[in-house]
Amino acid sequence: MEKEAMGGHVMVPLESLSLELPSGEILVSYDKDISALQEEISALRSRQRHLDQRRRETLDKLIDLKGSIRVFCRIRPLIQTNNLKVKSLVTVEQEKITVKSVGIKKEFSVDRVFDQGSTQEDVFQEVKPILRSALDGHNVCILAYGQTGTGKTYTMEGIDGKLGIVPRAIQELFSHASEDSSSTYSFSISMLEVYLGSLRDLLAPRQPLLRPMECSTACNLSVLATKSGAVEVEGLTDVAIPDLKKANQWYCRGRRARSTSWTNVNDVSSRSHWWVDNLFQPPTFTLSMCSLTRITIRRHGATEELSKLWLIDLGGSERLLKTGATGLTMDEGKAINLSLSALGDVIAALRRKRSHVPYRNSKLTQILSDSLGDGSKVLMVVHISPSEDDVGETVCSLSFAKRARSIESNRDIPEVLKTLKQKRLAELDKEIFDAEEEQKYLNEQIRRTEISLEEKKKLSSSVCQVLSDEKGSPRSTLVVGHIDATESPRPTEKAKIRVSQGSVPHFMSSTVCSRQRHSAGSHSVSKPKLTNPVNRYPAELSGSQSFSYSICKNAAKARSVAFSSSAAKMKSLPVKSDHINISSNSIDSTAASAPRRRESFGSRLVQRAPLHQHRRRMSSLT
Ligand SMILES: Nc1ncnc2c1ncn2[C@@H]1O[C@H](COP(=O)(O)OP(=O)(O)OP(=O)(O)O)[C@@H](O)[C@H]1O
Repeated sequence: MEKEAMGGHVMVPLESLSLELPSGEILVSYDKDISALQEEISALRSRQRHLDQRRRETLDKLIDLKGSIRVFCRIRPLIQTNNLKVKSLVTVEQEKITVKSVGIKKEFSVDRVFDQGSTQEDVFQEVKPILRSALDGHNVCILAYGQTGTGKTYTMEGIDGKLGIVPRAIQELFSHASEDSSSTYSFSISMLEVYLGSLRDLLAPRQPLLRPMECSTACNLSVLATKSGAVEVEGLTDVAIPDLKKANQWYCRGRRARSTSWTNVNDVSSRSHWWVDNLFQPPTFTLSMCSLTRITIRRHGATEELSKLWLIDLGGSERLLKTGATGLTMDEGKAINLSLSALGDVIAALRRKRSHVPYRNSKLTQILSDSLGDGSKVLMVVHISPSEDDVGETVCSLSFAKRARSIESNRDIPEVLKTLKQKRLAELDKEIFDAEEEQKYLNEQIRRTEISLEEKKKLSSSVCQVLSDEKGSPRSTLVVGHIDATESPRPTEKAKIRVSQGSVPHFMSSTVCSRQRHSAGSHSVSKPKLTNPVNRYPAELSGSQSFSYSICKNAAKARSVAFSSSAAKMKSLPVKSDHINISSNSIDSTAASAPRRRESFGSRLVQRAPLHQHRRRMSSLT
């Protein structure tokens, strides 16, 4: 063991277990690298799971502290009609709205007010945490409530260039799913409409002969409760959405299938543009149905979780007298009002923590029965008009919001407690942020380690391939090379070979026979001369943990290489001086003339080889 560099030892920066054969060739086992990388990945994943659990618990605390039923209020900008200046009767603070009109001054508290200048992005930022909750396995319900024409559809669907909550939420779900390497998610979408108190499937296969208003039986879906308490709409189309593009396509299709009828309230409804597009005389007004979009989230992680995200544009809440509706439209109006009043009753029962909650009073509340109560998160965005004309409706809508909001008993708390609460919320926010940042870092680490692992595996299998091609020998996990130190001393000086005595692979340990022979002092291993130097190495070798191509190449001419720590083990190696000469790319031509026997020296091989063959090889060393 005589080599010059580094005090007689050639040091090569290998994580892999490497051994010089008596022929001067180097054996590199990637088994150790591969298992080390696998261990590293599993440790990173375990840390990731732990962090995810912590983040979820913190998010739960945060949402519970904020209130599991939150109520926001959004005020639509004033619309000037007939060039008349319309007076705004609403003044706002961050969590308070004051409605002032002749003989009226009423104050309402909500969790957050979005004034007339607030953007779609402002609203969505407040919605985001609750979406994470849906991804974490909670049922979530986001409802837009308010008088016709106050901006429910604008908030939920949005318009071109100003996307609303639904398309943004879908985008957010896919974006989160692609970033989360600890779990995989699958999503599906359903869309339905509550029409005259019945449910209409908006994604059902098209029936050309059936117009929306004529779907009497086809749209009368029933709601079922499973034994576990989950709710299902029988026969409702549920479409798998593998990607964002497909999700948007289905969502647009559902939107187009929505039905409307006309009243004289909504001259500013989002549906008005349809008439302009179709060059018809615009009708006076529309009355919208209650439309529901359901995203079902399946999270496949350590455990399998299923949750529902409901995104609901509730029908216009105006009083029927004001709508001037008659006939069928009047019936629709009544049905919408019934649904909304049933929703109000459910919320009131939840607020009073009643044992009986009247979910069965409408289809709407039946569908939502597993998404409004315990463990669920609800967000209601109440929409109001700032116009004096609408003061009655505005007060009604805000009263409804007040009822919903007081489900949480700790609403009107003293200032000191409010400050403490704000402080705690900020702390929880920071904890979540930190956990998410660390998760991102871990994701990156895992990604890199997986790439290294793949490289190692490829390398190992390509060498195995060469081994078996050359000799039809069994597969091995060894890379075999040769180091010649004379040509390139520099890299070899820097280089370092690490061989861990305690972790030698199975193939390096002595057999009973060899130990007997060894103890009898009947043999010694002398380093044979190099006969078949190999100076090509698998080009795929790369990365800090690999036996890099350049290092191999530079070191390829080393005549004599030693591993002091491996000397004892070498004695028991079943090695012949001239039998290994392998490159993944080609076989060295200089070695071609010499008789070549390629053997593989993997633990698996030793295990597989018949014992007598093994003994014969061992005896050839003595
Ligand atoms: N915050 C807002 N900023 C700008 N425009 C808005 C805003 N809110 C609503 N609008 C506009 O006001 C009009 C009415 O809004 P929208 O149709 O969304 O009301 P709606 O409550 O959904 O009515 P409906 O009950 O008929 O569905 C639309 O033209 C919409 O673009």
